[in-house]
Amino acid sequence: MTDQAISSETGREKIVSEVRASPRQLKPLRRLLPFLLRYPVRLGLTVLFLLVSAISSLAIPALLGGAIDEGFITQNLDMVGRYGWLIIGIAAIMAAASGARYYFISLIGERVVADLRQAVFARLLTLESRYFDTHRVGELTSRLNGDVSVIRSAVGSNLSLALRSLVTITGALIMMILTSPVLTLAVVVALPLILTPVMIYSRRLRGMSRITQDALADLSAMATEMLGANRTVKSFTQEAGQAAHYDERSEASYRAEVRRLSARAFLVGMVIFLGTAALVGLVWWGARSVFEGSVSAGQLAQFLVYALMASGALTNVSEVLGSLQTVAGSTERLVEILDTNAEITDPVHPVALPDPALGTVAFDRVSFSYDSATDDKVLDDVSFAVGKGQTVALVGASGSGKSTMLSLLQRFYDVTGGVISVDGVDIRDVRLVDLRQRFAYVEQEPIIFAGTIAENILFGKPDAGMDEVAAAAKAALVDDFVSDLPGGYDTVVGERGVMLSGGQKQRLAIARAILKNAPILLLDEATSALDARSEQLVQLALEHLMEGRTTLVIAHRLATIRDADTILVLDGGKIIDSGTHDELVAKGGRYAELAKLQFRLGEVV
Ligand SMILES: Nc1ncnc2c1ncn2[C@@H]1O[C@H](COP(=O)(O)OP(=O)(O)OP(=O)(O)O)[C@@H](O)[C@H]1O
Repeated sequence: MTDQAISSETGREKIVSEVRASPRQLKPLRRLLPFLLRYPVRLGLTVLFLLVSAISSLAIPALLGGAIDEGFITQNLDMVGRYGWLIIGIAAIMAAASGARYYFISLIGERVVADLRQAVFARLLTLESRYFDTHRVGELTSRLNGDVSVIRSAVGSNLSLALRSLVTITGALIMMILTSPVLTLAVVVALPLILTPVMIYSRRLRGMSRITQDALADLSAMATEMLGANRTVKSFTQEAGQAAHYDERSEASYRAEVRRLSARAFLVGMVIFLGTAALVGLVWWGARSVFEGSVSAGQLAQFLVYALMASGALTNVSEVLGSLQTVAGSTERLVEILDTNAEITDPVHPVALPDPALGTVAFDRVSFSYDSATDDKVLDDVSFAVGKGQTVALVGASGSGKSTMLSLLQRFYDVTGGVISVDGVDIRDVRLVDLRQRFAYVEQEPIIFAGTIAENILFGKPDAGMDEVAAAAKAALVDDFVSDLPGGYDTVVGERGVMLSGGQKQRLAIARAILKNAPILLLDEATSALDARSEQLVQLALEHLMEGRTTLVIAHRLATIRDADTILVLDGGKIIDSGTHDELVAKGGRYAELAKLQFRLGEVV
């Protein structure tokens, strides 16, 4: 078994034991209520049309009874005709009201789903890096799509059916009592005989839904991951292997779904059988009453139609109850996200950063560990200061904590000890937006979105005009290749910028940072070598970006470290040395060694 297969198995076992430990109730559904109550007018109209359609549908059997007793039995065709017209009129009202009810409840369903989806997405965007370290993106998008669709169908059609059925049951029962209290009593006595097994069985359905939804999310997470990495999959000739993994998970999801379906099918079958058996008993009992003369033929017919309506509605309710388990499962998965609060938030009393910006950064005895449980320090007692307009290069072996420093500065995580300040203010005292506006961040692997070139640059400052975009593109030497593209700035670059070369992507990311025009530049230089010309263009673009800005750079290029005002040498989360390139080389020691290895300086050092 491969690692992936193992992890998916343990994941599923965990889910199963979780369900066993606490049988899922319908409680999470309550959380949908506030979303529904936001639309009182639509809800009011739904209830109105619901009542009109239910009352008119309940009137029809009574008219039918009248037609039998006053028309059929007395052989009065005129009377049958009159009743017929009346029934048609009422049916027209019922039809119109049913249509309107369906429309309004579907409208509410769509609205609730849109609101829910938007709320979940907005919440996800506020959550910090730690959340995404422990949750798979594919699984989260599956909640956003799959679970939201489940709720959509539920709030639309199921809610409509449930409400209609409940009103029908109540109305039909009242009409049954009015028609024949004795026959109604017989039905009421028989009812628990039907309902008890149904209720016992529907309990077993609980929990099954969450398992199927989780299995589906697992599947979708894997698909997202593998499709996103399609080149890696092909290059490692893993198509068949990954397809087999997918099949395995898909089959598991299929089996979980079949188990749930079988259980539901059995439930529906049971309700139908018990209902029909009860009806036969009722007909027999009713026939006896007619022969005895205690009930008229018309009343019996009328009563039977009401009983049929009630039992049909009861079947609907059992179906809805069955699907409510699924909806509760999905709601719970979404509510889990809505209930997750960001740990890194704005301070209660935010302090304003100086304006105009100074562009200074200071780390004062900063310590940090990703895992608070193990207290495994990734940064340990790190102190340094960067003055306005200075360039500080961070150098150190892989895993020494360089990227972590840039993450901490942007408050993707919070320090576990010490203070980081920007322009003399502790970054935890500043609103997150204000803080992050002070940085232009160029990642090692630039993130390019699936939109156009212009949209990608505009990400740095969405309200910028096209002239500003063009100026940033020019400074980042993006215009150099854009002019060759058929659509110019409107060229769509494909998902993650697949249509661009590595160097072009980097320049695009630099243009975005230039447009943002932030006082402090955070730069994680690419390690992958570009060809000489590309390298030169990227270097030139970077020089434009660094102009007049304080820069913290994780340096991989010789040119960068040579030009840096200070180099901080990191080892195992500590700063072990600092100085200029020449000073550090002259000293020999760790830096000289590192420089030899990392910057291919053998001949220089
Ligand atoms: N999100 C994370 N969760 C847990 N541990 C992490 C996380 N990111 C990094 N680490 C760990 O923290 C340590 C420092 O990582 P960091 O990425 O800061 O190093 P780096 O010096 O930037 O390395 P590189 O040059 O390879 O990018 C490493 O041991 C790494 O395994």
